[in-house]
Amino acid sequence: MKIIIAGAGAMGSRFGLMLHQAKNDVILIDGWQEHIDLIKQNGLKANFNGEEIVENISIYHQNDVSSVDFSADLVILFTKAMQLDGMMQSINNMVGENTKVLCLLNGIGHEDVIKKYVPLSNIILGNTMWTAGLEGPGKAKLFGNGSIDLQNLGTDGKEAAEEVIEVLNVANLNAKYSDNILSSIYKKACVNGTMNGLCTILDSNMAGFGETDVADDIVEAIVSEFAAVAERENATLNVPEVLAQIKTCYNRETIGLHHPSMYQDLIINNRLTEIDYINGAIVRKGKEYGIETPYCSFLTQLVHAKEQILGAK
Ligand SMILES: NC(=O)C1=CN([C@@H]2O[C@H](COP(=O)(O)OP(=O)(O)OC[C@H]3O[C@@H](n4cnc5c(N)ncnc54)[C@H](OP(=O)(O)O)[C@@H]3O)[C@@H](O)[C@H]2O)C=CC1
Ligand SMILES: CC(C)(CO)C(=O)C(=O)O
Repeated sequence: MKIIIAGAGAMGSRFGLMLHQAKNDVILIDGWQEHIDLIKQNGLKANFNGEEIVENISIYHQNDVSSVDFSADLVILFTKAMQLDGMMQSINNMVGENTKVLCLLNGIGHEDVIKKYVPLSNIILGNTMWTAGLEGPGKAKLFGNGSIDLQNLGTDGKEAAEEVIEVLNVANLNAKYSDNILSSIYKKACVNGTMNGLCTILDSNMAGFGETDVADDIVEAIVSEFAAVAERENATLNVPEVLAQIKTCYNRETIGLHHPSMYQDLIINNRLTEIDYINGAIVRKGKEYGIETPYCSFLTQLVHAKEQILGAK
């Protein structure tokens, strides 16, 4: 399959690499010049489950794609939430009438942006429990396992979604079809709405936070706010199942030692975070629906305060 990875940071590098190894025709598109230059010069380097590997994958700056001749079957979106609209504009001419667009960003409501550029029948929404980090420009650090849930947004796109699942599974990416992707997205947003902001503010990995005495109380309070908002959007959450999924993040043998992507953004790279698309989205929707969201509101404020203290850009 001809695949564009739009947003080739940590996660885009993981997916690009695994899909390239599974013999797909993959190109990466990104906006970070130093990262692009190093991948062009040296290939995409990765510490992949402890093994140092290099794969030669084409990469382009998103401002230079107008002349690239590549009619993609599939675009996988892996920008940060605040970069999504800009990326969609950059790749607009590479998205043909049969190109499927799979969105795997964390957070809520990305379909509203994608719909401006892509017909509903070509949009596939998903979420993933895979993780990834960057050791620096041009080099990814990839360990552990993950999974993907996805569903076509339009009523007539199921066959294409199933084809995408097959391609992802040949690359060992563990994808499965979801009959209610909005619930899955809210379920994943609960993981991010707890792990990402809390580990960032507390300067901890997920296992470290999960092993504290107060972890259960804080997590339950935040999840109850997500569940109340989700309910209003017909995305009913099975709260015990969500809490159990969050607890899997504390496992030191699997992903417990991972610092969530928000921690990587703010604490490691001094970059602005996606908090407004996660807990901040719950606060906005809560106001709309008349639902109190004090924990999400406080956590959003704390993360914004930390962004300002650290002078994040
Ligand atoms: N990392 C993870 O483990 C997981 C992440 N996700 C989600 O996947 C999406 C993509 O996340 P992720 O891959 O972590 O994003 P990254 O931060 O690794 O990359 C996203 C973009 O940020 C820019 N960038 C990143 N680091 C730097 C830097 N040091 N200096 C300058 N620019 C930089 C690049 O674009 P540009 O230069 O154009 O700004 C890059 O394409 C997000 O929605 C995230 O929440 C989901 C599951 C797990
Ligand atoms: C690993 C996980 C699940 C933590 O919330 C994630 O999605 C992230 O790092 O953004």
